[in-house]
Parts: sequence; structure tokens; C-alpha cells
Amino acid sequence: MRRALIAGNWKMNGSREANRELLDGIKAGIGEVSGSDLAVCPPFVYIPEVAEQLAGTPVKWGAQNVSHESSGAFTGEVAPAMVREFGCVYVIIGHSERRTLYGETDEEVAKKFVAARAAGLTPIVCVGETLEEREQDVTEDVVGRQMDAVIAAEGAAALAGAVIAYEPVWAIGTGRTATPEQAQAVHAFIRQRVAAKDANVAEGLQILYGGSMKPENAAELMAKPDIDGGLIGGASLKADQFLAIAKAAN
Ligand SMILES: O=C(CO)COP(=O)(O)O
Repeated sequence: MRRALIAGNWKMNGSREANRELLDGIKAGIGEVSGSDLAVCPPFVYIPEVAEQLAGTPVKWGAQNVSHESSGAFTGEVAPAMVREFGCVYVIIGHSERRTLYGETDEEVAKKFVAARAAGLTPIVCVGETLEEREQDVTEDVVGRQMDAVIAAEGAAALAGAVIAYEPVWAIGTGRTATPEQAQAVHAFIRQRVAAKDANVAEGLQILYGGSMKPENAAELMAKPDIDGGLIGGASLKADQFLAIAKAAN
């Protein structure tokens, strides 16, 4: 039985004050959540403060991106070991916003995956198709290609303990969620893609859904056999909504 993971991707949102309020709210309600792992991924600058505020709670934290380099003349970049030093357990890799707005390629994502693992981080690798790709009926080609790049980097065994997030680009921040059936179909495809190389790793792999997941649709999505949690954007900025989604995973 795979454990559920509910991870909040705060994106470029928050302030010291807003973060404290959000985390206080999460901490106050955490007692009612059982059976699933919780994590938040704030912007880099807030990580040390978030780490202090979450120390000793069951909520883990992570980064939204890292460099594939470990140190050196890479202005503006942050190395995996640096976020690890501040207690990050997770790092989101290859979010569609990074792929589309910052030109991250499958190869770049694969390199970041390798670097994150080498630093002891758990990568949450994002994959997903655009609306145009779905309409052209090439969702499996796109997601298969994105998965293959990561699998090819170090072999399927490297996915043991990693996390995949299926985030259809057309569902992110749009209020338009994939139906549980649409999501399940792609999740099953992803698991199958890994199983073709390593059945054990595929069986244990946490595959999250992301894209307008809300308290109202979370239970239905996570009831599907291959949906093991959520990567939450907007709803992770409200303690009550984030907790309600976590409870829906119970
Ligand atoms: O991109 C997402 C999480 O990484 C999803 O964002 P929303 O939940 O705001 O649609």
C-alpha cells in the first residue's frame, strides 16, 4: 500500500507574515490528518524560516527548483546541497512553468533529477501535456518522452523513493481539473512505463496529481488506484483547504 503525499507548491507567493499565518494554520490542524505525508515548497528565501517553523512537526518542506550544478560561477542558481542543508526533503523538478517559461528541456530535467538524488533530496518530477497536445491525442507520447528522459538518466531503479507528479498543463491554475478517469489513465500509463523496466519500483512509486486540485475534487481523484496524492498550487496557500485535501487522502 502506497502512502499518500500532499505537497504544496507555493510558487512565487507568500511573505514572511503570510507564511507564518499559513503554517500556524496547518500546524493547528495537523492532528486531524493521518495516513498521509505533508510537505510545503516555499520560494528559496523563505526556506530557513519555514524550516524553523516546521521543525518538530510531521510536515516536511522542499524547494521548487535546483541547479544541476553543485557549485561555482552560476549566478542566481541554488545547488541541491544548499537546500538540503536547510532540511529540505523534497525538490520539485521540471514543473511545467519551468519547462515553458524558462525553457527547461527533458535533458535538463534529467540532470536536475540526478543532482537532486546525489544530494539526498527526493525529487518530485513533474510531467504533463499541454491542451494542444491532449487535443492532438499525443498525451502518452509527451508524458512517455518526459518519463523516458528521467528513466534513461540513471535507470528505473533511481526512481525508487522518488515521486512523479502528473500535471496536465491545461489544468494548472485554470480551475479546470482533469476528470478522475482522465488522470487515472495517465497515472496508470506512467506506472506502466516504469514497470516495463522495474516492476517493484513501479509498484512503490508515488504518483501525484496536480492541476486545480481542491477540497471538492480531491477525494474523487485520490480514490483512483494509481493516484497517490496531490501537488497543490493555489489551494496550498490556504491552511483550511490544504488540510481538507490532506484529510481527503486519509
Ligand atoms: O502547478 C500546480 C502545482 O505544482 C498546480 O497548481 P494549481 O493547484 O494552482 O492548479
